[in-house]
Amino acid sequence: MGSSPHVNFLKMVNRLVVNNFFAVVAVTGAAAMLIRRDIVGQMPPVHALMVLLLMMILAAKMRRRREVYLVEYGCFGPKSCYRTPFATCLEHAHLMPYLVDEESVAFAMRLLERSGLGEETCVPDAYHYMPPDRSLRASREEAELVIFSAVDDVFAKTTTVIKPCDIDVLIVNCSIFTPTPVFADMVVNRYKLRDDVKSVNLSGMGCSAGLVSVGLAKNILHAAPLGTRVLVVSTEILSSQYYVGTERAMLLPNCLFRMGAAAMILSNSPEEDQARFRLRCVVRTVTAAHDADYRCVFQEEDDKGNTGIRLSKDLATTAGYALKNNIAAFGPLVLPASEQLLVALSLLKRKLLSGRAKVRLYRPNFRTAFEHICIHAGGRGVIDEVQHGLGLSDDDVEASRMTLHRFGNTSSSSVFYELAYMEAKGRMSKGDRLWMISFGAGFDCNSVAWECVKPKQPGDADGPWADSLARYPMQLPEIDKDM
Ligand SMILES: CC(C)(COP(=O)(O)OP(=O)(O)OC[C@H]1O[C@@H](n2cnc3c(N)ncnc32)[C@H](O)[C@@H]1OP(=O)(O)O)[C@@H](O)C(=O)NCCC(=O)NCCSC(=O)CC(=O)O
Repeated sequence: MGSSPHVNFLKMVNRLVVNNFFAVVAVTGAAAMLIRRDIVGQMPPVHALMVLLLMMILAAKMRRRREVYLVEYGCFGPKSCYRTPFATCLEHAHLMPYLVDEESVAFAMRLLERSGLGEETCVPDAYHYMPPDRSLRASREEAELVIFSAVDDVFAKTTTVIKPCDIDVLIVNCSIFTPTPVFADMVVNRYKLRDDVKSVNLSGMGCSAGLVSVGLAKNILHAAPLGTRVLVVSTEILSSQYYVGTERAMLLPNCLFRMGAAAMILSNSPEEDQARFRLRCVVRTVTAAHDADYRCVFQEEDDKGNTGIRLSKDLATTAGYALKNNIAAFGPLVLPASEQLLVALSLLKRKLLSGRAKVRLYRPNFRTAFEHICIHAGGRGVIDEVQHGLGLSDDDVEASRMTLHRFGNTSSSSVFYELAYMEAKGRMSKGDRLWMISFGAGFDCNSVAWECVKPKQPGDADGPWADSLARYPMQLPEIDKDM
């Protein structure tokens, strides 16, 4: 039933007053003072002006959004028993009752060798069975392993200031597998979170869901009372997703995706100076309105009825375009004025010379805005595209390539493995600015800007990189593009 225009108007006024309570009080107070000439009349004009000014400052202060902090984060560090070296992949492919076709095996192996993944990436237990165990039980076991490890890790680091009972909001994202009850309930149950915890479970949002969750946490924390804590868990559960057909575009995920999870605690308080990063801004771009982008990462059945994820050959290019749109909104929030001026001048030049000469738009130098960049380790092609598009050096993309090599595409958690790499290498200093870029099914591109407020202390554990840091960065094999 629709409400009358009268009721709608009253609701709107009510919302305006509630959302701007202090501004309303200040303006009403100031107006009352001006109307009650007897009060104002007794007050020297300079005092009246000062009262008005103070009330307006108070109103502005109350309206100011709260800062949001990444208090701490942790990642699942896989044990070596989960490793899947290329030789094992090949042997398993031959032993599979499904992939009988030699051409598909050869194709999958060729992709694997060219994907940017190394010999130490890890897959869940389920993949070590012949045939793979794609049961619900196997998926739950994988979820418990990776999620609880990441959450244990983050609580182990924050235990003096934040315990599970201090969590007010829980956001869990996992794209491809969502059981009942959802993973958010699994986390509430395991850590005995309070019964008034606000829990949310995001699914189907692909590899960008980790940063989508950060954006959601930010919006909640802007509005929530001071000292609110949000636990975010980002993962992808692979066990049930092993594709057993022969379609090339659907075989690719088997080659790229590997197990992983990250957990973070965000707060709108610096938590007794324990917080590690301050969130500067989040920009999300959704290009799902374009049919090709919408179908770029698509879960469906092949013509034999095998379910899998079809990855478009154009994915890297799609990611490039989505990033271009994303930085049109993100750039003005983070770039220094000098870079923005150069962009504006090149736009103006293009407009003035339109039809007479081809003017290339100025590509802003994002290194003037960030010391560190984490690009979703989606595959070698994705990192190549972003590196080329943004004009980044090999050093700028080192963390992304090394993460892809060591851990594979861990989906929405990959950017946190990259951050862990930078920190383990001791490259993050106080005041450093960090840009996280993710892409995902939808199609979706997310940018998140952070500022380091408290670097990792010397002697802190190296997280998921503890057992392999010394071997990185490593020289990656040259890929023959003409093959
Ligand atoms: C897979 C690659 C490493 C291969 O690189 P190469 O340098 O070998 O070059 P290439 O592109 O010519 O590919 C080699 C062979 O694989 C085939 N090939 C490549 N991509 C294919 C695809 N999507 N479907 C079908 N075939 C494909 C090519 O036709 C070619 O076949 P032939 O040899 O017969 O000519 C790279 O293309 C890459 O990284 N692509 C992006 C991977 C990706 O989509 N990542 C995002 C995952 S989704 C994600 O992260 C987000 C989310 O899930 O939400």
